[in-house]
Amino acid sequence: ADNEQIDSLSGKTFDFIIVGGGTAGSVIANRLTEDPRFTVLLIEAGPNNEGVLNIEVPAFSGRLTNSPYDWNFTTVSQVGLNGRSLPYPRGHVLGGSSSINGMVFTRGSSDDYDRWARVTGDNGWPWNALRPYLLKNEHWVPPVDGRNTTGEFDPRAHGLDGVNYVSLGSYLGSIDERVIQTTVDLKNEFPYNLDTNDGTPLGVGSMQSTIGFGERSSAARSYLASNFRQRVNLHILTDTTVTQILSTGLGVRPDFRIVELASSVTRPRTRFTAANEVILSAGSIATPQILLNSGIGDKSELAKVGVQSAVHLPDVGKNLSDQPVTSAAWSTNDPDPGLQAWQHNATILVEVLKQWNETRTGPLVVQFPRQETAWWRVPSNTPGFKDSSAGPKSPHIEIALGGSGGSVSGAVVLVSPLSRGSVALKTNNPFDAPLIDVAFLTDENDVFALREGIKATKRFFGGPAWKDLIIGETSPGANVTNDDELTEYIRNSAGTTLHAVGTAAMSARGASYGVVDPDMRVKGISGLRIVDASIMPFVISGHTQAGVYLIAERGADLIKSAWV
Ligand SMILES: Cc1cc2nc3c(=O)[nH]c(=O)nc-3n(C[C@H](O)[C@H](O)[C@H](O)COP(=O)(O)OP(=O)(O)OC[C@H]3O[C@@H](n4cnc5c(N)ncnc54)[C@H](O)[C@@H]3O)c2cc1C
Repeated sequence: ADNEQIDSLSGKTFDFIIVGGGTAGSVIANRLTEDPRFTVLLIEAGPNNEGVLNIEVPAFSGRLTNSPYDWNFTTVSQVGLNGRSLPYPRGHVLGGSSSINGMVFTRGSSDDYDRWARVTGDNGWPWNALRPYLLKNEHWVPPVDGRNTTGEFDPRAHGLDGVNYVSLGSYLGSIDERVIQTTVDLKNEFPYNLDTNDGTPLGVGSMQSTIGFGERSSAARSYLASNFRQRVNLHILTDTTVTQILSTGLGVRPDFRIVELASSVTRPRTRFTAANEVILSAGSIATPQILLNSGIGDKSELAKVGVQSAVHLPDVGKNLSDQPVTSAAWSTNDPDPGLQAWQHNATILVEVLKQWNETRTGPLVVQFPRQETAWWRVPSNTPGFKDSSAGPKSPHIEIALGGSGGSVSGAVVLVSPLSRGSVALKTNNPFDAPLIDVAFLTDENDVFALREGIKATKRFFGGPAWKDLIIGETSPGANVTNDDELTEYIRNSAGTTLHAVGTAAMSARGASYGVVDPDMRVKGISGLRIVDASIMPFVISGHTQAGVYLIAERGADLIKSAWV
């Protein structure tokens, strides 16, 4: 059940305790409690997600950042961004970041997972081995506009009866036909790709999203739907922060199965012990933070903030990998705001919200209208460029194509970055925000890739299909004429796609680096596993939630098979 209280649970024992009721934590809670023999306590720092309109309405997702459902983090000053700091939202609510994210659903390329398998020496991670989990996760449903979607996706790439709804966007975007025409006109560089989620994303294909029947499908709304919450062996504590994990002192290896928690900084701390395992699913920022607060990390760095070392594991919080985004945009002679009109007109908003409430149709059922994305590689013969991708099927760059209300644009994302940042403790108070350094564009190769991505975007919108629509380039703009100026534009404009991974990375069993083994157990420790985005050794070449769902579905199977 949800909405349980610390006091009423005290004295109880649980087979498993899951820290963080986010994207991965919701999956683990669901799958473990399928077995009635297991009792599970799921602990989430944020509130319950139920009844929050801004979470349910896909088009309102922008209202969730800088809200009570967001941790409201900020990065440290970024040297690669001319000293700017970036807001760094993370979901602070049941469902975690899947409750506040942009719902874009991309799996990356098969190369991405095959590389994980290679670096971890584990035959459970290749793309082909993960297919059962892809099918268990996804419940593909039609978009609500009722159109015939033949030719917009490949059914063989999708799960038809999994847990989480995924669909194509609804309603024709204002630039949709011109994008498709460009895949014909410029087919060598930008070919049409029937389904960019089948492991081979390169080219231009339709965007797919975690939206079903006009509503956001978050991990909390799918894996923790009310029929699952009612299970008697599942206990959910919301509004409760885990402060550290402690060793039981039993066994030969450090045995971390005691979870310390509190409902707020001023409330007393309580402890629960897991009979089998603690599963850390607090995400790429909080998972390393909790490990460090527990004394699991680099011994000398912990000493500097007054945390006593329990296990010297120097890579905790290192290897942070995120995907920076810049853009190119043009003004057009079509001022029609199309589906976005409600954003600027309160009367229209009232109408479209009424429509959404009554029928789950209309402009509010999408975050983006039916829209296409280009996945692009810097050509292999480009002098001075080092291939940073997982392999030849993998993009370096995503160009998210958009247009409405007088402009067309490409959001240019570096999906295969080389720069690496970190998460570190600022103080030894677990309620203080950690130091987040995404270290964007500290590797020159990343700047190179983004420059080439902007040039590719210019070639895309330079195609014949755009001639009668585009008036002129608004960014980078006419005064950006050479590579140095383009570099400055990128450093001054780049933001984050919020795809942090890697801060508790997997490595091969016995490797001298990394944080978890390929079965997601923390190295050198018993009783503690990590299942969330932080274990990705390399970021997938796409938006990260689909990869997290695969990790969580596989993680649940590994845990079950270890304890039956
Ligand atoms: C604003 C935003 C937009 C995004 N857009 C997209 C997108 O469109 N497509 C996409 O694929 N990806 C997107 N992402 C990224 C994607 O959502 C994440 O990669 C993914 O959801 C991470 O899953 P996770 O399980 O690792 O962590 P999370 O889902 O973040 O879950 C971690 C959970 O742990 C909880 N927690 C943290 N600390 C504690 C503690 N001390 N005690 C108890 N609980 C704690 C958190 O409150 C949270 O609920 C976006 C992310 C954000 C923030």
